[in-house]
Amino acid sequence: MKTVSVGTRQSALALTQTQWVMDRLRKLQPDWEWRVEKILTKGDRILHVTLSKLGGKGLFIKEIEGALLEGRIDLAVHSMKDLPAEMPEGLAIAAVTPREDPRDCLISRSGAGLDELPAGAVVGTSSLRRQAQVLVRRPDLVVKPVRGNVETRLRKLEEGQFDAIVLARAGLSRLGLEDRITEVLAVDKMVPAVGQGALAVQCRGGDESVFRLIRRINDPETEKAVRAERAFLHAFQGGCHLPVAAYAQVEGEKVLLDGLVASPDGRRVLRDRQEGNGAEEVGCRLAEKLLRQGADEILSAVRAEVER
Ligand SMILES: NCc1[nH]cc(CCC(=O)O)c1CC(=O)O
Repeated sequence: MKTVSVGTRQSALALTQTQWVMDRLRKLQPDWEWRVEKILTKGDRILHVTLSKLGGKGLFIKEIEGALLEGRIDLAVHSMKDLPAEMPEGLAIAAVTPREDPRDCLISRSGAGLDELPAGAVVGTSSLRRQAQVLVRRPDLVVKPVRGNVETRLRKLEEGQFDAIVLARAGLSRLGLEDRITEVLAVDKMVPAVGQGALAVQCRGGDESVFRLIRRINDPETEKAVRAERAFLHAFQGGCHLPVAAYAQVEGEKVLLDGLVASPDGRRVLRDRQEGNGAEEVGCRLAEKLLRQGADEILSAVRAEVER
């Protein structure tokens, strides 16, 4: 009997996601023995530094990719939005799972939505993308960083450290915490992170039997949407630590991509849309549009600030 080790981060969200993927794969291949291997990543270990200062890219991924390359695990389940654009040689994304609701949501203590929070209310988020878009709409709010997994952030909210926090709906629903949501933020209020709501299943490219099995749970429509979004992000050499957002919808052959680049203080916002048939081409075209409008200037300032 073949034994397959599935690597995952240790958070409740990561474990739930891994279990979901594993259950589907086990049904397709009940003869193999399936086991979970929990891996502690740098991003989980270092909680006292803000994410953008830690350097962002691949923080939750590197150790897991290392374990794959060394053969300690055979596949790994990641939140697509935590996955950097570049992947080590020898690894492959064999499947992208059907996307759940990609939207962000607001959880507030008083029950007030984003437009109703009182001036000066404190919103917790460590994402420059979320920070920028909160401030675009509500420059009178105060954004403060919050770290930790979903449950930790909810606890910090309850303790009164914040009046509201912003989290992905997909994560909350996977954890059965949807009842905590105050307001689901429409995509035009808060453009989601690249890949938000989708999972990536990764393995060694040369591991044919595992690759072929995983491939069977791939969702081609989500894969195409995510390819457009990731091409857009890649054009800025960025990861989830940049104030860059994109959301693609696939309609038949067509991809409709909405993208945003904003300054962290929300004072400058570039937003545009591109459609076409080729996912990567749509992503690159949209990035070129925003670069012509000054995206580079905004992002260079962010990079200088982060490296300071
Ligand atoms: N960066 C942490 C992370 N990675 C993926 C999700 C949510 C689930 C998803 O987007 O698939 C979250 C939590 C959050 O941002 O609220």
